[in-house]
Amino acid sequence: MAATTEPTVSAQDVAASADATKKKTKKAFADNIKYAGIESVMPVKLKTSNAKGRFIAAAKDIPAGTIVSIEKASASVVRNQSFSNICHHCFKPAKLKQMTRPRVDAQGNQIPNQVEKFNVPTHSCAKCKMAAYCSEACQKEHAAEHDIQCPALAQVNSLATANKVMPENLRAVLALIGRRAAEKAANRDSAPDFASSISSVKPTPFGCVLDMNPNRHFTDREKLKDAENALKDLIALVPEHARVTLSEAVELYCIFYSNQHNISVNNQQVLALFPVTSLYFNHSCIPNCVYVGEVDGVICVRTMTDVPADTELTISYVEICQPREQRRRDLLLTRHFWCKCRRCSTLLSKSVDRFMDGIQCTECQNGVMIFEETKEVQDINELMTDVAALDQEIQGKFAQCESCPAQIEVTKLVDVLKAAITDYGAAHQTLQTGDFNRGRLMLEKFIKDYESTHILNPYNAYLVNTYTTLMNVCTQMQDLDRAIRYNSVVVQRMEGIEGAVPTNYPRLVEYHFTLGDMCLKQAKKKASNRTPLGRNTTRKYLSEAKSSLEKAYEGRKVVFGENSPSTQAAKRLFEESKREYNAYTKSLEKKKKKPAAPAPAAPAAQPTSPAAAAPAPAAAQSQEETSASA
Ligand SMILES: C[S@@+](CC[C@H](N)C(=O)[O-])C[C@H]1O[C@@H](n2cnc3c(N)ncnc32)[C@H](O)[C@@H]1O
Repeated sequence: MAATTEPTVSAQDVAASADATKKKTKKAFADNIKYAGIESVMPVKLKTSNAKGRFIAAAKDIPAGTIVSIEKASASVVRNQSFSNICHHCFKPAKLKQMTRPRVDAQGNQIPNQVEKFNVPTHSCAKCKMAAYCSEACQKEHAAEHDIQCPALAQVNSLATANKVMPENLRAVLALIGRRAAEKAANRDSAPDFASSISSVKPTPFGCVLDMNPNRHFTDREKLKDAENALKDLIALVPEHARVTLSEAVELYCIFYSNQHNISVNNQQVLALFPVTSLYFNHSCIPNCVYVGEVDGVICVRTMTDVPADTELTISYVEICQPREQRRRDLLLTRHFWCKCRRCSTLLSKSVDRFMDGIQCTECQNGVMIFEETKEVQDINELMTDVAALDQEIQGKFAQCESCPAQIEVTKLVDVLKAAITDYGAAHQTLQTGDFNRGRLMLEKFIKDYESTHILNPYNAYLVNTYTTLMNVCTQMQDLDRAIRYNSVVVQRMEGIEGAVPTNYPRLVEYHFTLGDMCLKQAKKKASNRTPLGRNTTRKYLSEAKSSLEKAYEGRKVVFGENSPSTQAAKRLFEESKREYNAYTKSLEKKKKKPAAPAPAAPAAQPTSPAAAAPAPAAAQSQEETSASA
C-alpha cells in the first residue's frame, strides 16, 4: 500500500476528484485486464465507458437464474448481535456450552450462594476470548488472519465506545489487516482467481480492495476524526510486522464503510467487502441481477430475468419499491451518487415511476398528475439546501393530468403529498410504540382517506407500503384472514404495472411465499367446516396456496438456485398444497357423486330443517369468498 501522508479531508480533495476522472478511466481499462479471468468462467464480459466507469455485460443471451459471478469476501465481520453465536470463519452456527458464574447485584457485588447460567462457544480463541468458531478445523484455518487481529480485538469495544465509532467498522479494518498479512505470508498474487463453483472460490485478494473508491471526501469530517483517534490506538496493538500506517488504516476504514455489503448467512447478518462485485456491478432501479449470501462469506450474483447478449448486468443498491426521489435520496446518502439508471433517466411522464409517486387527477379521477423535475443533485448538502429552494421554485407552476386537460398548481400537489407522508409517518410511529391495534386502525384509515377517495393512485408507493405494513401487523396479531387479504393486494400491486418490479424480485417472491403459506394454514384450519360456505373458503384458500407457492418455488429457484434450503422448503410446501388441493377437491366430488339416500315413502317423509337447507346469508358468503382473493 502506497499511502504515506496523514489523512486530511479538505476542499482540495473535492477539487482534485474532477482532475482524477481521466486517470480513473485509464485505471479502469487497466483493471479490466486484471479482472479478465472472470470472462473464462462466467458468461460475461468486462467493459468500461466514460459515463459508467467499469461495468459488466452479458457475453451471450443469459436465461434467468444463471450465476454470473461468485465471489468470496476479501474481509467479513460478524455483526455485533451474532458475535458469539456464529463461526467467525465460515459463519455457520457455533456450538455453545452452558457455564455458570456467581450472580452480581446492580453495584457489581457478588450475591452469596447465587449463580447464573450463560452460554459460551465450545470453540473460541483462548487468548482474546472474542473469536468464536464452529469447529477446531475452522479455528485452525482462520489462525493466520486471526493471530494478527487477536491482541487488538479484545480492545475494540472499549475503543469504539470511547471514540463513538461502530465496533464493526474497527473490526473490519482489523480483518483487512489480517487478510493482508496472511496473503503476504503465503506469497499470494494480487490478481483474483475466479472459480465457477462456490466450494472452490478463494477470497478476493487484498490488492483488489485497494482498487475500490474510499469516497473519503463524502465521510463526515467529525466522524472521520473520531475514527482516526480510535484507529491510532487500534493499530498500535497489531503485531509490528503486520502493522499499517494510520493513513492506510483510515483508507481501509473508508473503503469498507462506503463499499460494504450486508449479507444474510444462515439468517445471521454479516458485513463483507466484495471488490469484484463492487467494481463491476453498477446500480439500476430496474435491475436484472440479484446477489445472495451463501455459506463461507461467498455471494453469488444471479440473473433475475432473461438477459439478452451485450446488456449491462446490474444489481440494486437500494429498495426499488419507493418513489424515484426517495431512491435517489437514499443512493446519494449511502452511496454518494445521483442515480442515472435507465428508469431514473426516463421522463417521469413516460416512466412507471409516475404511478409510484402518483396523485390522482381531481377532475377525471383516472390519470395521474405529473410535475416533471429534472434537476440533478450532486451531493447531499445540495439536496438539503434544495428542500428550501424547491418551495420557491414550484411557485406558480402547474402539474398536468396525463389523461385529461386538467391542471393543478404544483404547490397544491406538494401539499397533498406532504399530508399523506405526515399521516403515513404518524401511523408507523404508533406501531413503533407497540400499539398494534391503534396503528392498524390508523393504517386502515390512511387507505380510506387516500385510496377510497381517489387522492392517491392505487400504485402509489405509500399506499402499497401501507398494505405491506398492514399485512405484517395482521400476521403478528394472528389475524390471518386479513393478513391474506392485504398480502394479496401487495402482490397484485407489485405485479400490476409492467416495468416497476422485475420478475423474480426477491421481495415479491417472498410475498408469494408468505401468501401461499398463510392460505395453506388457514385452509387446513377451515377444512373441518363442511358447510357450503366453509367448503368454498377452504377450496379458495387451497387454490390460492397452490398458485402462490408455485410462484414462490419458481422465484426462489431463480434467486437462490434449485438446491438452496429455502428453495427446497418452498418446493415441499408447494407439493403439500397440491396434495391438499387434490385430496380436498376429490373429497368434494365424492360427496357430490354419493347416491342420494333412498327416498322414504312420501307420506312418512320428515321435513328437513329449514335452517340446514337454507343457503348461507349472502353477506357472510361474499365476505368469506373474497377473503382469499381480495
Ligand atoms: C460500486 S461502484 C461501481 C463501479 C464503477 N462503475 C466504477 O468503475 O468505479 C459505484 C459507482 O458507480 C457509479 N454508478 C453505479 N451505478 C450508477 C447509477 N445507476 N447511476 C450513476 N452512477 C452509478 C457511481 O459513480 C458510483 O459511485
